[in-house]
Amino acid sequence: MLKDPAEKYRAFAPIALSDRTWPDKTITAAPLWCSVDLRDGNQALIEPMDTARKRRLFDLLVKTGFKEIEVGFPAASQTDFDFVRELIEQNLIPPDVTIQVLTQARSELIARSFEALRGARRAIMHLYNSTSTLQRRVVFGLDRPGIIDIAVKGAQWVREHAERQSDTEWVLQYSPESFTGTELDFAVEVCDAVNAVWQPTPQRKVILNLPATVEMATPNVYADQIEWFSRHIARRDSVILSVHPHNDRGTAVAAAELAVMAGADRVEGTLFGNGERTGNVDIVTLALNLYTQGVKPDLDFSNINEAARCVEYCNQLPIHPRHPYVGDLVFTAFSGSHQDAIKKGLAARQEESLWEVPYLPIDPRDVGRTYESVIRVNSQSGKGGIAYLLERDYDLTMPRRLQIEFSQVVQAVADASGKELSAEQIWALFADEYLGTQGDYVYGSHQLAHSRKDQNLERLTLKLKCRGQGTVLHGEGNGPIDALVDALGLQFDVLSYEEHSVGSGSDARAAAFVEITTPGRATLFGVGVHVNIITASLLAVLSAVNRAMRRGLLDDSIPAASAGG
Ligand SMILES: CC(=O)SCCNC(=O)CCNC(=O)[C@H](O)C(C)(C)COP(=O)(O)OP(=O)(O)OC[C@H]1O[C@@H](n2cnc3c(N)ncnc32)[C@H](O)[C@@H]1OP(=O)(O)O
Ligand SMILES: CC(C)C(=O)C(=O)O
Ligand SMILES: [Mg+2]
Repeated sequence: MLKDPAEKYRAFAPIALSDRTWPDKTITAAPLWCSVDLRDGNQALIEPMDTARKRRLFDLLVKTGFKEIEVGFPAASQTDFDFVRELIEQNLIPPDVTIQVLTQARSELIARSFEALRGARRAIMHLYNSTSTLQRRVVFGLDRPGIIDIAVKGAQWVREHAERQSDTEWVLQYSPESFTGTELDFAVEVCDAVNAVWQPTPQRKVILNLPATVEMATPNVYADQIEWFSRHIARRDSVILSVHPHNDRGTAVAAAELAVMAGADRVEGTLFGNGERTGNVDIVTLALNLYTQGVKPDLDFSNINEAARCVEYCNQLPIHPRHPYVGDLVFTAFSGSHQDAIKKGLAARQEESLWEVPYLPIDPRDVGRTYESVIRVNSQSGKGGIAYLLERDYDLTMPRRLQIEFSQVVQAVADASGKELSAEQIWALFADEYLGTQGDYVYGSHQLAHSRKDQNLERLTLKLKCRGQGTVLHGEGNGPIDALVDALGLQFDVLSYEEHSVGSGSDARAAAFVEITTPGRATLFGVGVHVNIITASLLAVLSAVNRAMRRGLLDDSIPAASAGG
């Protein structure tokens, strides 16, 4: 019988480091970044990059500000070899950028890797061999001394080639691959053995790179491993301690951050986290996480969309719409309370103040995104988002109670369709509900004059269509709205009136909002938009009356044309 899956796996062991210091550390500066997109990312692709794609990604990495870029595994493929040659021969590597290549600890592969780098001004030769208990047993069939022997022989070959190719400034890097599955004392022993060959000094440091080749434990365990290693490695002042997290448990970003707190000086990763299996650590997220804490990341993602499209093209893999900082949906709020809070947060913000907008940990403009997609409306949305869109795209600021009323109209449509509604569709719903020319009362024209009885009263003459019949109504009141209520002779009161201008210059119009209450104490709004403010207010009253009629809230006995005068 098959074992219960839960019995198939072994728990990870905690690290004995009771005096760990990393939990009290904060990150105050960016680590050194090394992009491994063109090697680790590339080796994980369904279709590895051709030279044109590699070149495009290399240019992006340089533009973004990477100073160390692993450009390939030249001993493994002709494409990688040729690409390295192209970079060197065509002088495409900026003076402040160092390229890096990876090689196994095998003499012919090391020789070929040095050949690929011939003529480079400065380069990082990255040597690796696996050191974990599991790989020692099942892949290499070797004990600890056997593995140290592979590493030391590799280090010697690298040293000899480097000495022979002395016109290049060499930086040497060693990775005990599968470090997270390696006993810590053994990882230190192997790295010390490599360093004994390379003889680093504080002026000529080596890079010791400790990969979470497979992420096997919680990030705090990785941090403990890094701190333990950092305390026990000899010649620490001659070592750049580098980490290389993979994301098997989905916590590579956290692991990298804690590792930096634990003493890592350098992080290897990829843009948006492409890489073997679940990926390498995402350097974009790491960098922008720093940014949102007020730490300069030393990488430029001010046009994150451009970076994303380039990476998608080169990797031929899509970026998830919810990927941190870059996904198509990450500056978008669908739910009502979020939309409401964002709207208020944006309104309360002053340009020079700290970024404090609810639900938006970063200002979208900092990564070249805009507010435009911040608010979207579907059946989970509330009045805030709807009001925001009409204000943003149609310059219409609704009174708060109208927002509540209209959101029910939108909600009903969104619920029925189950789809997102665009600002245009919301405006069409608004126009249909409030500005429509359908209804019992359709405005034609009006005239206002002082009442003959009382100079303080206004006398309104209104031409309109009542249920398709042209008619003229007369009424008097202390303003046009009052006079219209009088002229209509219906059982309602005006509760509130607001107006504001829409647009500016010759296109300016007035928007009038009238809230009425009917005999059954129902309240509802009417809206009028017109170049003339008085016409707008009359339209608003008629809009409210028509809506009340449609709902059966007003007695529909239409008054006869008044002959008053
Ligand atoms: C965690 C990582 O990302 S490590 C990087 C992995 N990336 C890649 O492998 C991509 C490119 N690699 C390749 O194309 C090929 O592996 C090559 C061309 C480099 C080598 O291919 P091959 O010579 O066929 O060997 P293969 O990769 O199968 O390696 C297996 C042999 O190398 C040995 N080996 C594996 N890694 C190493 C290493 N780092 N150092 C020394 N020997 C190694 C194995 O023990 C095995 O030896 P055996 O044949 O005696 O059993
Ligand atoms: C070669 C090493 C650094 C690697 O990619 C890994 O272990 O994940
Ligand atoms: Mg890797």
